Amino acid sequence: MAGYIEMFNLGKTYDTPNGPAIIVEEFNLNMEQGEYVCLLGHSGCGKSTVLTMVAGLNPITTGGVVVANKEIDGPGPDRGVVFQSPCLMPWMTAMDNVLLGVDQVYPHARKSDRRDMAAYYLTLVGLGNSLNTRAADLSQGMQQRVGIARAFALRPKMLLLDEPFGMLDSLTRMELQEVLLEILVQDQVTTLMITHDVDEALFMSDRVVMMTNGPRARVGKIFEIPFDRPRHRTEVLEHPSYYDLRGDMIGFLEEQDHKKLLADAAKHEAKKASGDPPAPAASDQQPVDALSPTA
Ligand SMILES: Nc1ncnc2c1ncn2[C@@H]1O[C@H](COP(=O)(O)OP(=O)(O)OP(=O)(O)O)[C@@H](O)[C@H]1O
Repeated sequence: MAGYIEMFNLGKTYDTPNGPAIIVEEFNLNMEQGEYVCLLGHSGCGKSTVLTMVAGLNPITTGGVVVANKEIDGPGPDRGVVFQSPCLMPWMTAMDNVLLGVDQVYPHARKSDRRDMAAYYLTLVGLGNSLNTRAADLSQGMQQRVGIARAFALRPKMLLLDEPFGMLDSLTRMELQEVLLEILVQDQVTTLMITHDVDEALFMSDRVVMMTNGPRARVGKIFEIPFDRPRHRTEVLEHPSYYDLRGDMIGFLEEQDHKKLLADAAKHEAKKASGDPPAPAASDQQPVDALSPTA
């Protein structure tokens, strides 16, 4: 079935000094309009590669991405992106940082309307009193709020979030998760978010897409998240399915770990047999933050 967002047979091969490396292969995922999907998988499996291809920032090797019936061929204002670090102009105010994008995307709108739009989203993220504060004088959490306001102010069809709360302390992280969900109640933007945090994925998503380990990573398993919206943290934590889902997700990741260790060991043996110096057998992947108490 066609989706509002379609990623079909998406693949990425990077050229490396050791030859082409197929990182993502046949990644297929459809998303409904307004849906919130989290992408979870071990570090280095290819999550950012998928997200940056959908953003149009990373050339696609095979397959394609359709956003609202239009195949993408580069970045565009229909997709707003928020990275771990918001990359603001430090000497500019919160307002001017948001206006940078708004002015570009809506050059024909009245100046006062553009300012109203920027102020509206900055207020929604809780920065109504800091519109004229320079980015350099804002805390890390406040800067990330500006990044979120900047993405929403472009009124994108899709929001792409690459670990947007990854650099924040857990209290700020929880606050911003809730801010984001509140804005999404008003602006139902279809959202794809990368996270390493199983609890964050459970709290935020309609579905959680688990990626297999690379190389040739693809969709491994999809979990439907049954919690009602609007979501309240305690209700989510007390939901009878919460710990079963959490356990199944961690189980999937552990299974991927196990497969990786077996593949590493086989590679190690093959190298030894061929007389080449053995490659390090240990997995270089960092664990997913399964036990983080953020939800
Ligand atoms: N430009 C590039 N050239 C070559 N290899 C790359 C390039 N970008 C990423 N890779 C490799 O592709 C693999 C996937 O990287 P990617 O950043 O997509 O993974 P990830 O799942 O988002 O990782 P993390 O969770 O640590 O952010 C990694 O092995 C990485 O080293």
